[in-house]
Amino acid sequence: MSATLFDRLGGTKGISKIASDLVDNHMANPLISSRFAGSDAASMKKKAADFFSTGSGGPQVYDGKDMLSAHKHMNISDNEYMAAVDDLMAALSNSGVGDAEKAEVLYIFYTLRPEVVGV
Ligand code: HEM
Repeated sequence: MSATLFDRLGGTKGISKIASDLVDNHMANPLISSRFAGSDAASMKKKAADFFSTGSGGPQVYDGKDMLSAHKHMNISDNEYMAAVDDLMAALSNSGVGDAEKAEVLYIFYTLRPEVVGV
């Protein structure tokens, strides 16, 4: 059997770095940083790591909001969504994640777009 996406992203340690870099990238991205002005970075990093783990077949359980509830009434634009995806791809590249795994992660995030953009 082939390794789970969780394993191929580097397991708990690899995912924790990807999640941390992703939040750092959001906080530094002028297109979306204002959205996170009142956010606690440590808490966001933990939620992001659990979200990645649960979504990729890992042991950590994401117990946060579903994506529609988390983004409802924010009226997030397509430009903001693309900026967040760019941050995601940069975080994956920074950890040396391969193209096949990047494509899998990108697809998962793309399927969530209707629950995030314009809701
Ligand atoms: C497919 C893309 C996205 C995914 C998978 C995603 C995932 C998440 C998750 C897991 C949470 C935590 C929910 C909770 O607190 O229980 C969250 C919160 C949040 N998201 Fe997203 N998100 C996406 C796109 C975006 C975009 C494009 C923006 C705006 C630019 C955004 C802004 C926020 C904000 C402001 C929060 C609350 C942060 C806080 O806890 O203070 N998200 N998102």
